[in-house]
Amino acid sequence: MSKKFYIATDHAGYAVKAYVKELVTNLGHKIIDLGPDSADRVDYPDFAKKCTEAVIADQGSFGILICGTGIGMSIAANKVSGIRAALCHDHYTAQLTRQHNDANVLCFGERVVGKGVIEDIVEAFASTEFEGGRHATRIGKIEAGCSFGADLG
Ligand SMILES: O=C(CO)[C@H](O)[C@H](O)[C@H](O)COP(=O)(O)O
Repeated sequence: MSKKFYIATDHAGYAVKAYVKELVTNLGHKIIDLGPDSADRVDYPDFAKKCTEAVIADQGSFGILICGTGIGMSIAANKVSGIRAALCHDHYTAQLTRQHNDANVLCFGERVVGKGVIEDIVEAFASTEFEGGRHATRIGKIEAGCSFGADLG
């Protein structure tokens, strides 16, 4: 099934963006580039916001966020209600975050993973479906607000 992806980076993820867009397109999916348009230094929260807002507004779509490590992007993206952003390092984490976490945003670091691993990550994320069941219960708890510690008095 063809899926829709929104992609954004900061300057530290810019160089690999064209490669990722090509990968997603070759897998038969649609990808929309939300910037930036150059490798000039930018702040990753601005582009995490752009991408996550697009994903929330477009039900069933996915996001791809790339910065130097993927960490800044994932922290920023997970501040947005309804976003489950996963920082992935390999095929296994990308596959499992779709199966178990129903992640709707994929994050990784251009300074951390090479093109071969990126191909693996993108393919696994794009082709894996959420398993539901016990995992849906857990996602429900996340969406309800985990409030860890709130019951401890
Ligand atoms: O947020 C990050 C660190 O987890 C990202 O890797 C950023 O891309 C990085 O901080 C950018 O660093 P720079 O020194 O401004 O290039």
